[in-house]
Formats: sequence, C-alpha cells, structure tokens
Amino acid sequence: MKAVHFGAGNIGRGFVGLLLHEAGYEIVFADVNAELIDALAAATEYKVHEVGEVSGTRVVDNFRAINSATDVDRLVAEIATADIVTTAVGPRILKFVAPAIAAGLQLRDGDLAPLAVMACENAIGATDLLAEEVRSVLESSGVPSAGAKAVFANTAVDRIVPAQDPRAGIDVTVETFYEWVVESRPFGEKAPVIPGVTFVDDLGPYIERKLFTVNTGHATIAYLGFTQGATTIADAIAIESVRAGAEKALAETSTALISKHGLDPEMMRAYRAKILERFANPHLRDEVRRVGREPLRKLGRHERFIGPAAELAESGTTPAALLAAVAAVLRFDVPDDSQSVELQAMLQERSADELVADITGIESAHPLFTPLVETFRSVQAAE
Ligand SMILES: NC(=O)c1ccc[n+]([C@@H]2O[C@H](COP(=O)([O-])OP(=O)(O)OC[C@H]3O[C@@H](n4cnc5c(N)ncnc54)[C@H](O)[C@@H]3O)[C@@H](O)[C@H]2O)c1
Ligand SMILES: O=P(O)(O)OC[C@@H](O)[C@@H](O)[C@H](O)[C@H](O)CO
Repeated sequence: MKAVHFGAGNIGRGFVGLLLHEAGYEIVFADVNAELIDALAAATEYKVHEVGEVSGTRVVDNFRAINSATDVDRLVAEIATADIVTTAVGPRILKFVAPAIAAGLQLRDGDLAPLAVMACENAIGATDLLAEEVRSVLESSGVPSAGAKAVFANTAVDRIVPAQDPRAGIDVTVETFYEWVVESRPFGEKAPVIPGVTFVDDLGPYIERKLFTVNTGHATIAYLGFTQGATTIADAIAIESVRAGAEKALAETSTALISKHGLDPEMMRAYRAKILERFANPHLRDEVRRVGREPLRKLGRHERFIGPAAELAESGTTPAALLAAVAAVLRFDVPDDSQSVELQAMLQERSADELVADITGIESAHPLFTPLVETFRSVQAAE
C-alpha cells in the first residue's frame, strides 16, 4: 500500500505521515522545500516526539521523498500507482498541487481501485476545493472522465504541531492528543483502513466544531496574546484577560454550534475545557506568530471568526467577544507575515466599509456588517 502526501511540514510529518505509516502505508512525501526533501530523502527514519501528560516517541520509516517542484514526472508516476493521496499544504496551495494529481489520474490504470484523495487542511470543504481544481485541470486537458479514477473525501484533522526547532532536523515534536475525522459517504463500503481515523456520514458538525472551537480559541489567544506582548500560546493563555477573551469567544461559538448542529451543551463544555488545557501544554513551544499566521485567510467568510459570528448575528445576537478578537486580528503586525503586512497597508489606505466587504465577504445588508465596520473603524482610529 502506498500513500503520496503533499506537504512534509509540521502536520505532514507529525500527524498524517505518522498515522499513514502506522496503518502500513509506504509514504512518498512531496514538497517544494528542497532542503527538507533532501533531508528526508537522505534519511531512513524520523522520530515523532509526543509531549504532554504522557510523553513518548514514535518512529516513522518506509518513506521516500520527491521534490514536487522539480521532479514532476516521478511524482505523477507515484500518484498513478498510489492508493491514497493526502495534503497538508494550506488551503491556498491546493490549486498548485491539483495538476500533478490530475496528471497521475490520467496515467492511472483504469483497473486499479480509485485513488482516495483527502485534503487535511484547516478549512471547511478543503477536499471539495481540491477536487474542483483537479476536475478543472482534467476538463481543460479534454479528459474529464479520468476524475472517476479518484474518490474525494473531506476531513477534519486536529493535533497541535508547532514550528520545529531547526536543530531537530526532520524529527517533530507534537502534542499527545489527536483526532482525524473523515467523511465516509464518498467511499461507500470501501473506505481505507487507517487506525486512528474516525469515519462519519456527515463531516459538517465535526469540521465546524473543530474549526470554530479549537481554531477560534487558538487564534483568539494568539491575537489577544500578541497585543499583550506574549511570544507563545502557553504564555498568552496565562494572561488572565487573554484567557477570559478566549473563553467568551468560545462561549459564543458554542452557542452557534449547539444551535446549528444540535450538539450536546455538556459535551461542548468538556470539549472547550480540554482544548484550553491543550493550549496551556507547558511542553509545547507554540508561537503566537505561527498560530496567527495569514490573518487575511483567518478573517475569511467561512473561517474561524466570521463564520460563527455571522450565524450569531443572523439569529439576532451581537457576538461581542468574537468582534473583540477580530479587533485583535487587525492589530497583528508581523513584518515577516506577508498577509499581516498587506492587512496593515489596507487598514492605512482604505475605508472600513470596503475592507469589511473585501476581507470578510460580509455584505452591507448582513446584520454583522455594521458591527464589523465599527470594529475596523475603531482599530483604524487608534493607529
Ligand atoms: N500544524 C498544526 O498544528 C496543524 C494542525 C491541523 C491542521 N493543520 C493544517 O495543515 C496544513 C499545513 O500546516 P503545517 O502547520 O504543517 O504547515 P507547514 O508550513 O509546516 O507545512 C506546509 C508544507 O507545505 C509545503 N508546501 C508549500 N507549497 C507546496 C506545494 N505547492 N507542493 C507541495 N508542498 C508544498 C511547505 O514547503 C511546507 O513544508 C495547513 O492547512 C494547516 O492549517 C496544521
Ligand atoms: O493552521 P492554521 O493557520 O489554520 O491555524 C493555526 C493553528 O491554530 C492550527 O495549526 C492548530 O495548531 C491546529 O489546527 C490544531 O489542530
């Protein structure tokens, strides 16, 4: 059994690669980072250090590595004969990996079982997005039927994997906790067997619960913590006002989730408590700059702040804590984050009305529009 995994970064090596390895797959890592690929290609194994209340080390071997920028033919041939393709590259990058998947499908023997494609990104419908890109490449190549040689399934992945100490080489330090949920319907009776993966009929409640709790909470702590001068998430959550801000934001997202998906309030209370404990993990050095990365993406319409805030506003509630978190996002001024630089320039140059519509996708008729414009204006006025 063989899996091709795009993105040999933190979650790629520290979670997706690990679980696929433990499921018995040979892994072909594909990445555009030449230094990383060379290091993986030269190694026979790497270690995943799990840190938390119970710590341990797992070893991943039986992998190869391909530079997906320079060794495209080899990569396409690997995809053509793989059982699984996964990605952990970031949602904006999916369109760049789609052509190789499309080419692999064209080359694939029609007698092989369909290729299982799963995008493991923090976004709702990430695999749908990848599937659209793959199908569009196949259509423009005049071979739309090759799309039938793949099954595309959405997923939700949860494990905190911080940026790694460069001295660790290709080894990865991760938290002990993990959760990988995959929608089962696209596979019918033939879902891949990956111990540790939970298959569900409807991924909607799972991905929203994850994105609007783990990621909303994480990001709120990162942005509020940044405004308070904190460097790590563990430092930030130790600041009382930051923790209180995150707890309030999460109380709001839980209200939205419970109302939309009928989730059990007691289960959500325990889920929130568990994630706050995970964020405070003293063994994990996770920087607010990583968690706050790409603030423009995080302010998107279906993302961790605006998604639940819009639902609350539609039901007549003003999501005050989420709006306070959005104000902190606007203060995320990090010179080596290109989206932060772009956001800061936009705040200097353009009106709040325009910015709310362009960045958040919330239009003027929406009940969240005016509170968002006020939030943007208050930050602009304070600059
Ligand atoms: N780190 C976490 O805690 C975590 C947890 C759950 C989900 N995720 C999600 O996983 C994805 C990756 O996050 P990460 O933290 O591992 O980031 P990362 O930056 O550590 O890894 C991303 C990797 O993708 C590679 N890449 C970029 N463009 C590529 C391309 N065109 N083809 C192949 N590889 C390419 C990069 O070189 C990098 O090695 C994101 O969507 C993130 O939201 C991360
Ligand atoms: O990866 P992002 O940029 O969408 O979000 C940053 C972190 O919140 C995220 O990587 C978490 O560590 C992860 O989602 C935990 O499962």
